[in-house]
Amino acid sequence: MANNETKLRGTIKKILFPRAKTTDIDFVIAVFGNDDFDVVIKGNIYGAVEKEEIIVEGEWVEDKKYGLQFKVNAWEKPIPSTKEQAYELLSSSLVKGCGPKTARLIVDSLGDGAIETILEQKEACLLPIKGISKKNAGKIVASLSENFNVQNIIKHLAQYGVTVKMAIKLHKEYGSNAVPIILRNPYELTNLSMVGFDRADIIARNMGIAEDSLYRCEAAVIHIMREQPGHCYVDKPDLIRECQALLNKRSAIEIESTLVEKAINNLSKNNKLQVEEDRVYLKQLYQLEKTLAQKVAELVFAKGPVVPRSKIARELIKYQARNKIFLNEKQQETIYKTFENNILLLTGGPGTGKTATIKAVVEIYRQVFPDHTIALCAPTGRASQNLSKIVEIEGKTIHRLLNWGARKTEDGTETTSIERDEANPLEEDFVIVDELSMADIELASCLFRALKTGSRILLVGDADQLPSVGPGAVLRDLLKSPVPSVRLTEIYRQAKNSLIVENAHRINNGQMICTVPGRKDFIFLERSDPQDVEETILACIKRLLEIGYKKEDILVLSPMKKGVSGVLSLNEKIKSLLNPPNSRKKELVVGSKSFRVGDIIIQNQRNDVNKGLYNGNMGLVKNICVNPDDPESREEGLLCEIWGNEIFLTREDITEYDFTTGYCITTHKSQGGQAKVVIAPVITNHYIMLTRNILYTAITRAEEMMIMVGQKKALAMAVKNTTPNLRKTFLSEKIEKYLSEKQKKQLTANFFTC
Ligand SMILES: Nc1ncnc2c1ncn2[C@@H]1O[C@H](COP(=O)(O)OP(=O)(O)OP(=O)(O)O)[C@@H](O)[C@H]1O
Repeated sequence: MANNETKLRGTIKKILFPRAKTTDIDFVIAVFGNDDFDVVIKGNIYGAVEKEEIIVEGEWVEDKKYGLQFKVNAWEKPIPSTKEQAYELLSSSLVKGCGPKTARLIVDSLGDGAIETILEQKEACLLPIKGISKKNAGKIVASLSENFNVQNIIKHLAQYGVTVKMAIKLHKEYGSNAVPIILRNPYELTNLSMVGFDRADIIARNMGIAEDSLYRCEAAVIHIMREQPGHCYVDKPDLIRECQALLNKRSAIEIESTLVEKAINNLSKNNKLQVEEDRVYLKQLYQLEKTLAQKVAELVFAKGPVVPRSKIARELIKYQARNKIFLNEKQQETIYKTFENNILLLTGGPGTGKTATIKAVVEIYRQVFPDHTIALCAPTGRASQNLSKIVEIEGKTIHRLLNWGARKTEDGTETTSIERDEANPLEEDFVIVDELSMADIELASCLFRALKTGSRILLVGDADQLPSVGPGAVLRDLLKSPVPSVRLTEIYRQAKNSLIVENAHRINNGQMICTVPGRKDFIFLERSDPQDVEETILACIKRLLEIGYKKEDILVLSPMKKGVSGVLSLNEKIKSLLNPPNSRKKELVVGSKSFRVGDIIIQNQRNDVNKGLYNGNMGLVKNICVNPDDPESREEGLLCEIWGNEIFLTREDITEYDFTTGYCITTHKSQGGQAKVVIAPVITNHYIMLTRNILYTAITRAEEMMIMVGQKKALAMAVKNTTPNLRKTFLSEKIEKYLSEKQKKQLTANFFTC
């Protein structure tokens, strides 16, 4: 404690700021005191609630407006020692799973030192108490130890800039070791998904970490690797250059390239990076690319049971007669190739008959192998459901097929677990994957790992769609590789009648769109002023609602998040139009986000099979209330309908899964989704994102009507721009390498058997 620092012991009598008495706000002003004195204190008193006794350390300051106040630099919450103090804490909103009744049961059973006993003995001392379930005992222990641990972290690290939210995450990640770990290497903070390199760098500087520290350099390398937009690797010279630029931006000294090289070597020794020739990978991405390449090469190399072509031909004729359809040459080739190979790719633009071909493949496969089982899956729920309507097999997300999700371990920490893998493969003999363009390297790799030996896989997708949001360009790489493939090109009559399909193909061929006066399926509303674009989009929505469309039928897509006609701006404006506030409508504020009953929402992070939550899910807020399944809880959250299921989202869920309002979403996020009407701004302000495949993806989301609003010049720029999305991946080369190794091995084996 510094010389002028004072310690005061007292009770928080009233929190003046913030008014909402949340416990995770970093700055609080409160009336504090005891029977002898009252004083206004201000500073960080994480976790303290009104009526609670704490000890504050700090100094007296003279506020120009409010006079003498006490500035809190550190504080301590004495562990409650009497029965009544323990009851106060246990029945407060800080402790989850424990209402006043349970609190009374606990203090009556454990006595004066109840809190200390729980912190020491954990669930063991609670379980014998009648009326406390195992689940609630876990919650009580977790929230008490979080509370005291987080306070300890704040006490030691807040002075350097560690916030309450960071402390909560640090506690989850490192438990009671958090303080020594961060004091040694503050860049460990970047392992928490909420702390970026820049923030950690400021905290490190406050702690006096040297600018040329290897920890700093390693953190910068990892930061650059993680920030790569969709690439699987970075070229080493580029990485060194980018890293020096990042470090030098905030250094008084020049960071040498040799130090960056040393950091790269260290990280690769510690299994964080993999360097292959001049390609630098994050270790995990390297493993994923390698596994996928090996599995694909195995499938290309292996041949399943040979089915005579004549048998397939007979089944094909029967199928066509039964379904009164004549499959074109490429569609027929797909059927034959499915039976000749263990892996096959089927690609083609909208309306070229991919789904019709899958239907034929499934029916013929069932005739040829009546005992075999088939799995139908896609990267998103929407895509898998669309397919199941036609093929009459239950479509699943790849995540659900693999039973992939977040699981809670015994101590309450979350881990990702994937039930299906080499050790516990899928049972199905034939796996069909639709919308493969959306699968990133991780999803594809995990799916291939889970295929049982001898199974077949048919991969279907439109190679002209945007690549996956996550790293990799799996579909495009597989098309470049030795994997057999068929490309469908014929557009069917029904499709030709649709200006949406026609314009999608025109854009793919580098031509401008065409519109026909009086036709409502494709409309281009020319507006030169970007502000007018937003106004026109809002006017279109109003009109669509007047003519009978529901708000769920309309999807507004923007290529950019920020700026005029970006997702953030449009979301706010459309929300005000479609779901304006009123005194009877409840609202929930979570950080900078706010939700109203009736809002359309979208999930932007993580998949969780247990909760039935998948990245990109959209839903509707039905109510703002406490969790109907947890009557003891007092915290309000969102009761939502997501994909026909009622799901309760706590404040924590909203942050963890990054739920936002979804009146307007990025075109990238819209992949695999469809809506009756799609509206998209096309303006030169979005020039970085004006690309052919962003435009193509937006158009192919529309089922009945596509409305573009903006400038012809911007449209022309997008149609011409074919360069983006060149992703640094080495998948196809690796497949070739593993395949040729297998072929050489076989040749050698054959040679010796001869
Ligand atoms: N060989 C064929 N003869 C006649 N009609 C066909 C044939 N193949 C497909 N179709 C029809 O063409 C339309 C578009 O086909 P389908 O839905 O299979 O295309 P798709 O490539 O899956 O399109 P999208 O990617 O847009 O979903 C459907 O109505 C389908 O029944």
